[in-house]
Amino acid sequence: MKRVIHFDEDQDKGHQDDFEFKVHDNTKQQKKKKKNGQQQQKDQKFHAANATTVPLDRATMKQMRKEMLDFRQQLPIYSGRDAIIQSIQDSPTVIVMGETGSGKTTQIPQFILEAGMASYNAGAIAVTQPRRVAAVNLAKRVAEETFTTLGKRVGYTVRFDDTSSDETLIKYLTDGMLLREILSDELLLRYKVIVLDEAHERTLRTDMLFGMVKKIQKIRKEKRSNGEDIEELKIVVMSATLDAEKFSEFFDGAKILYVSGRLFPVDSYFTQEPQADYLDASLVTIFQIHVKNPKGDILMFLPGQDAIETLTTLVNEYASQLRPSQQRLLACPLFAALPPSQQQKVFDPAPVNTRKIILATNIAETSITIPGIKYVIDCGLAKLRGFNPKIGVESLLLHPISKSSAWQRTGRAGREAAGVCYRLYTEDAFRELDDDTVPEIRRCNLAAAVLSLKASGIDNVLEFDYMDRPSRASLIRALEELYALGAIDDKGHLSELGKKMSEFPLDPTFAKVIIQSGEYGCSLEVIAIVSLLSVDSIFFTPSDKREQATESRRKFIHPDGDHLTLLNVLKAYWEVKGDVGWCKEHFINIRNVKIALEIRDQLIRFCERIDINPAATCGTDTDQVLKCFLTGFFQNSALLQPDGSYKSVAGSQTVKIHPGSAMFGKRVEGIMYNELVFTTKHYVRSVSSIQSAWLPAAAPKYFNNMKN
Ligand SMILES: Nc1ncnc2c1ncn2[C@@H]1O[C@H](COP(=O)(O)OP(=O)(O)OP(=O)(O)O)[C@@H](O)[C@H]1O
Repeated sequence: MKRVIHFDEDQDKGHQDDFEFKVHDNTKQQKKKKKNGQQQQKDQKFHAANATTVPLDRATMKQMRKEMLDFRQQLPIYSGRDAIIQSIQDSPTVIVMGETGSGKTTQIPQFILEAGMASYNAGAIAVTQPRRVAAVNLAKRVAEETFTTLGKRVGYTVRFDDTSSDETLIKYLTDGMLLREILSDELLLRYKVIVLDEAHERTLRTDMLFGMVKKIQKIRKEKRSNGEDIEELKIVVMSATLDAEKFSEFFDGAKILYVSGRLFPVDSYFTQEPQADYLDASLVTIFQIHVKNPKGDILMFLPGQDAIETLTTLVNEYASQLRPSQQRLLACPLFAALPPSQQQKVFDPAPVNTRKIILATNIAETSITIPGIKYVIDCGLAKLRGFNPKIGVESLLLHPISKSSAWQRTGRAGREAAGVCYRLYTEDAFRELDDDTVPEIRRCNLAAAVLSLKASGIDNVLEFDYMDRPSRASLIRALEELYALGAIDDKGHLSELGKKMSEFPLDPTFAKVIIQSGEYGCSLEVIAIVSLLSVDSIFFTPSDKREQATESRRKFIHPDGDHLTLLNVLKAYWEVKGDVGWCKEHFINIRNVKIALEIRDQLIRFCERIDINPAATCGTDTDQVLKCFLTGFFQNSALLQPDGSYKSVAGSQTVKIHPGSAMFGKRVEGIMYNELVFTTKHYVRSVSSIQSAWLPAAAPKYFNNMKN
């Protein structure tokens, strides 16, 4: 290895000292560390025993239960158990702040259940998670800890996958699924306790839930005081940041509980010098760990799928050159667009004599415990969504992470044994980081959120109780967009179409396109294209074979643009039955095509549920497909100008076609695009050719208004 990265140890040892620990004495924890190590081994034995299909005798079961209880009792949160239960019993809302890995997410729901606060009569416990992978794995873990079958007492609900039943008393679910449940159970009567976990992440949906559950709690209280037979709703907000006061203030001065300590220590190291190329620095650090450090898997945080795929290839190349006497290295990617079955693979133990390296986006940043992880490498960057409401431009740009994200990343180690975190930035750079990431509600397009608020009966979205109020401009923009789509009427009330759109698990524009495909008789084509657009890219372009890749792709190009080009690729893929060699030869990203096909299956099932025939096809009349897309994306259309540029119909902005588009360099009467993004310039992507005469029919209300 020629290049070496030098690391310095973290001087302030993370944020542990910044906490004011009240419930638990951290020193006791340190004494227990040794015992914990022994317990850990026992716990692993438990996993192995639990996996067997041979029925276990009573004595073994009793022993396993005892070992599990011992493990639970060593978690830092356990000594605060009584105080936590008491506080939840006494107060309508409680805020729990605690270190990563202290046991908040797995234990508090069990404490509540054990204390008899939730039951079939009183209502269940919902625990929200910003990410599906966390919801699924937490439910699995808690089912294991309670020795119950997943889906019975403990279950989960995530989009397109519901493993819960009427018997479920602890349900882990994504924040989006709880929002969806409000549509059919407006006072969330199914639940006695709502636990809003990872509150510090401030996802758009969790922020919406803050206001909604607060309102629901108030209504239930009023109904109770009017003598109605209705349970009080308890709210528990859990977080690992320092800003507990803000949550407390929002929830009318709710009580704050601080939980001290973590299970095992994690040493953090910073680079001595800033790193110019984070990919190169990541690779060197992986090699350094693999060659020099004792056994233990690695979790590497990267900003996006591209970086993960590049690094996976490089790690695999390196791994293939290892001598037979050396420990093997297995790269496992983890990002949101991967199918759940592949995401789940990162939780499998590494094969014998192999070190697993998980290359993940911030999907792995909070909540999850990945067994075997001893080392974390944090590149210090994340791709963050941004939105400019004035011009309607979305952006996805690389940003330095916040301190709170850095601590979360560090906290993925030290959960089963002591760990190490290598930060690929200097300590000075760390000090410069913002404390928290700007809440999503302040930086993204709010059309979907506003639609969901309206569908939940919150009509005045401008006055909704937001923890951080979004700008008026972005709310107005969202209302205008929904009105133009026909989702709300001129009084701002939800229309029939809007109601249907809100039930669809897609962005409002795509939901509208799919609903309209029934009328245009092209659902088969539209569902396929929407699925293909939902993944990053179905093409791959190796940097050393750019020209070859572009050339081989040419045969799929449809003269009318990217939407029908995608369809051509899928048809060709089906003709060769997804042959791997063919995909390689044509530079098709087979993994992403498979992900798209899974999404397609789910959308087909969804269409069937709302009486849209998913097999309706327009055959060769492909204009129907483009006209149908235009019913959702009419605001994303632009007309050719005499100077050869394209000017957007809404906003008269000059837009440039991205060089990766099939329409790049072409002059046609008009174009429609799915995305207007700012990367290095303002570009439009996923572009197709349209005729200006199609516009009025695609959105009569909108274009009539423009004329007037
Ligand atoms: N799937 C799992 N396999 C093995 N151990 C687990 C698993 N999930 C949790 N644990 C153990 O339980 C401990 C507590 O996990 P839990 O998720 O409840 O902590 P937390 O305080 O919610 O952490 P975070 O804030 O990071 O989500 C972990 O530190 C780990 O030791």
